[in-house]
Amino acid sequence: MKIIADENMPYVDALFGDLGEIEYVNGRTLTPEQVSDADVLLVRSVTKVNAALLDKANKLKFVGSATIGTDHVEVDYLARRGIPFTNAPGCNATAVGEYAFIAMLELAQRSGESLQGKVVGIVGAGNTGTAAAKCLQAYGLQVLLCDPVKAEQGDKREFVSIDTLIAQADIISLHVPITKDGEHKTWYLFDETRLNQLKPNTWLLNCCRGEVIDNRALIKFKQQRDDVKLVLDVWEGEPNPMPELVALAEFATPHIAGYSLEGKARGTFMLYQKLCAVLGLEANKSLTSLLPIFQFSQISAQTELTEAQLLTLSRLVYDLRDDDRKFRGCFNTSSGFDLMRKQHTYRREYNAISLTQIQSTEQRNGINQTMLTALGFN
Ligand SMILES: NC(=O)C1=CN([C@@H]2O[C@H](COP(=O)(O)OP(=O)(O)OC[C@H]3O[C@@H](n4cnc5c(N)ncnc54)[C@H](O)[C@@H]3O)[C@@H](O)[C@H]2O)C=CC1
Ligand SMILES: O=C(O)C(=O)[C@H](O)COP(=O)(O)O
Repeated sequence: MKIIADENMPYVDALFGDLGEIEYVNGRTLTPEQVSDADVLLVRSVTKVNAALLDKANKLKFVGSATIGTDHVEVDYLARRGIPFTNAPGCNATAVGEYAFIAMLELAQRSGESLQGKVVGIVGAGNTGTAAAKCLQAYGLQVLLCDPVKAEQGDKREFVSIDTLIAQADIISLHVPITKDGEHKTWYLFDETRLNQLKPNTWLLNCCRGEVIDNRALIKFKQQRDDVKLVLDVWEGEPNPMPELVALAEFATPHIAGYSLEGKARGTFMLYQKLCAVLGLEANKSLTSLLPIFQFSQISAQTELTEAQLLTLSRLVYDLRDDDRKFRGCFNTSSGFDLMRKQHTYRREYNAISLTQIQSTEQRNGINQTMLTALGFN
């Protein structure tokens, strides 16, 4: 069996090595010829999976995308051809949630403010939005959720309209899929009009898809509104973001909000499980055995933590400042954006750290073990 896999998908050898011969490809430049004799195709978000790519792939039995988003895949086309397809919903939700939370801690420290007391609006209350909300609520913040689709589906959580969210939130974090049609389409959800409605000093984070914000309008807006702070992980025109916009963002990264080792491993593992099911085989490999040991896996804290100390702890699993610095140095070079993504193999999730021995001899109203466990630490 011939398995074609994106070269940036980790753990493919370990999980798929027994199932067939693996050929690694550059997902962005993949051609119909390269996939013409494939039995299995494993992609990431940069590969357009459509008739143009697959019409000659007559042996294809399975397509898997180790992503939450499916905007790069023509699912109807695969269904018409009877080719089983799976994505990996939820695989990187914790990573995106923690990215957003850590970015907010970083912004708070950089602006000399406390994150405590802020109201955070989450647009899109699915896997990643809910994971971000979980961290924020664990930290005691008020969270407003906007998700008209979930509301219509009968989700029992409390939702607000996008206008209410914009009017009330100090921080807005975007977690929607990119959709171009329908009542709730998200393409340019934040256009010039919406941007102009942002309250003074709003922090705006985009960890979903670049086109959810009109990037040109955002440049114009930000040039007049220095009070607004931006954290941008996704961009219109990837892998070539607009340099003016990168310069205007407080933190800028190359679409890696979901790139914890745990999230990547979960993504590949979900495809492995699904392919085994399609082939009628037992999925007998284990996910945890894939992950390397983390050098800070055991930490003892002697007192409750301050917000600054929580940020120090967070930087052990993910130092956003490093990625921001690297990104500014490489995004404008040929392949810089993609190379940084390819080499991104160092980030962990909070649950990689076991925190022990928090001994509160006095009540300091700081960050205690209960809060840290709710944030995701072991
Ligand atoms: N930067 C990165 O590395 C990553 C980016 N993503 C992107 O984030 C998107 C969201 O991921 P998940 O949360 O896992 O997807 P999800 O499908 O679990 O949740 C998306 C939510 O957005 C809601 N929604 C749709 N239209 C909306 C609108 N107009 N207003 C408010 N809510 C709306 C949906 O009802 C759904 O609940 C993905 O589709 C993908 O494009 C996902 C993972 C990693
Ligand atoms: O899951 C998604 O959707 C994403 O955006 C991915 O995290 C993006 O990662 P790649 O698939 O491009 O590696």
